[in-house]
Amino acid sequence: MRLRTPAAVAGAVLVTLMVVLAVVGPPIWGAAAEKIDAGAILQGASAAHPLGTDNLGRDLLARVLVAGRFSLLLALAATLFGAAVGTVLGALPSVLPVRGARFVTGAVNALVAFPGLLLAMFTAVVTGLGAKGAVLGIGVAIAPGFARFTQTLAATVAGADYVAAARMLGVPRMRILTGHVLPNIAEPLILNLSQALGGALLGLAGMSFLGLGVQPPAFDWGRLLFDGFGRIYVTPEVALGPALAVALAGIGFNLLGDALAKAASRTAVHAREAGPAAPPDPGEPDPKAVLEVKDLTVTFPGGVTPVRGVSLTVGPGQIAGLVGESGSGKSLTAAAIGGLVPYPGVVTAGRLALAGQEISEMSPKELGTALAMVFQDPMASLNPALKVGGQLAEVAIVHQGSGKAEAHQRAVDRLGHVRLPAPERVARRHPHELSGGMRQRAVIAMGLMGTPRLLIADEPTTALDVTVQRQILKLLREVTDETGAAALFISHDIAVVGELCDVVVVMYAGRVVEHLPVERLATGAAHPYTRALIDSLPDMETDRSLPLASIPGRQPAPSDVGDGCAFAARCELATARCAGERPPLTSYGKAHQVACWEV
Ligand SMILES: Nc1ncnc2c1ncn2[C@@H]1O[C@H](COP(=O)(O)OP(=O)(O)OP(=O)(O)O)[C@@H](O)[C@H]1O
Repeated sequence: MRLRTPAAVAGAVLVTLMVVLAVVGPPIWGAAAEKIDAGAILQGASAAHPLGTDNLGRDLLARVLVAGRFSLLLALAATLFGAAVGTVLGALPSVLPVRGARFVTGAVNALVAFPGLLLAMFTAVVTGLGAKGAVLGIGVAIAPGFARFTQTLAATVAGADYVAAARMLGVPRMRILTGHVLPNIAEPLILNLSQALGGALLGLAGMSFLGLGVQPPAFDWGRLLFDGFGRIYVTPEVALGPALAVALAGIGFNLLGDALAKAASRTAVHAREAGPAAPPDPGEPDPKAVLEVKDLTVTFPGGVTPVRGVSLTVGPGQIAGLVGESGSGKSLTAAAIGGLVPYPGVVTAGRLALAGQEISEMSPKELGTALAMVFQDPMASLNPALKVGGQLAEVAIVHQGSGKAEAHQRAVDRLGHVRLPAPERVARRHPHELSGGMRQRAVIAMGLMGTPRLLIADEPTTALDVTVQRQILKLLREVTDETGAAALFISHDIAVVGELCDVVVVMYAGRVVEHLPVERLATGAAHPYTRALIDSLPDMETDRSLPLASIPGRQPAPSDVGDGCAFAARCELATARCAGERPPLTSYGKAHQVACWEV
């Protein structure tokens, strides 16, 4: 988290001061704040009373300093009350039946549209004037905002694959809410509390100022402001103290909350996107293997194991193509390498190492600098609200601690490096102003803000048209040649893999069934599944009037894979042994391995 911006520091300092004041204020100045002095009634500022005195001659500076504790406690109570009510209201639609959910959502929308101060005043009048009424009033005014925020957050999580999986497995709604949704939105909700606290403080002061809040003899900053207001034209300093205290505390909590929220969202984004850096170091212990994966397994609850004992090695400058039909476990293999397997997936591996270092022992920052990921949809990888140059620069600022100007310069340089014309201009554009191919180049440039050791490209050209696809593939090759980075290229298109990659790893139902050098792909592929994939490709002699060839049958779902060869049911060569006993991946010539009993 980057919390060293001037605004964040100012917020932290102000909040610390307020907390210290709340702790030490009453014991130190309590007596002075209550001391009645008939000889010093309604005075203006003087050396003895810097903020003047009130109608009983009590020192106003001491009263402002003492009122801090009560003001902050009331604000805290109002915020917690509002947040609790709001979170429950916001989460309810996820567990209620459709009609109930609609009703609650409608009610929240109506309350959000209702002016907060009116809501607070109404509640305070109904519940009784005084501190309790003011706290309930401000709490009720805060709650709709929290409810809306919770709903929005819950909606983003509700679309996640792990929530869908839990639903499919029949997990009760309440358990989904408490086990899957709330834990994943807790962080932003808690961060929002700090900002809400600032708002509550101002709101409570407003209530007291309107005479609806704290009643004498109790006093908070709002009450002092209310008392001082009548004298503002004669001795303005009597209102100045409480006004300044409210303003500083409100600003402090807002600045701190804002900084915390920004820092948290930044960490979250980078944990997901993964980034660049770490130049290739010739002195590495094992320069031959940039990526080593041994016995990688990904399991989900309910006996779903989409990745089963995958092993592969990729060397520097090498592009390994991971190919297989949809659902064979390619993306989850990549996700496991990047530490992105969604909860509740469990990843186990004999070895999962990047540039000789176990990935599980790498910090998110280390992994982010050694690994770059390029996904199918470049628009989803780029924040539509930010300019391209700013997004790239942010990677350098966060991961390498670069200054703003330096990071921006590097962003422009990287955009030029991926052959984007006029990179200065591209940097100033938003993602929607670029074409699909340009966006994918920008995403690759983002991965190159440092010098990554491994580039994972998951179907990076599927969303692009054919000519642009070729350009992006060419760029990937250039990038790995120039930087020495290894690449894992994921595709369901064996023709593209054959064109781009150095080695081909064929996956079927979560397992590697063949691992071979690309030169052998066209004529030397041995596994019946690899051969079937190649045979299903159209060539110049294919009769275009006939439907395209496809492999008959379907790949088994991750939960239905039996003991034998998963491809047996679709294989022309299958024997009884294939159905009952799984063939291990064994050597089949130089750098070539196959898992088949019949080759
Ligand atoms: N979060 C999850 N929970 C449960 N099962 C999952 C989850 N994510 C993926 N799977 C299952 O894992 C299997 C492999 O998925 P994966 O996305 O790795 O396949 P893929 O080979 O990349 O396919 P595609 O080319 O369609 O992306 C699929 O059958 C999918 O249903």
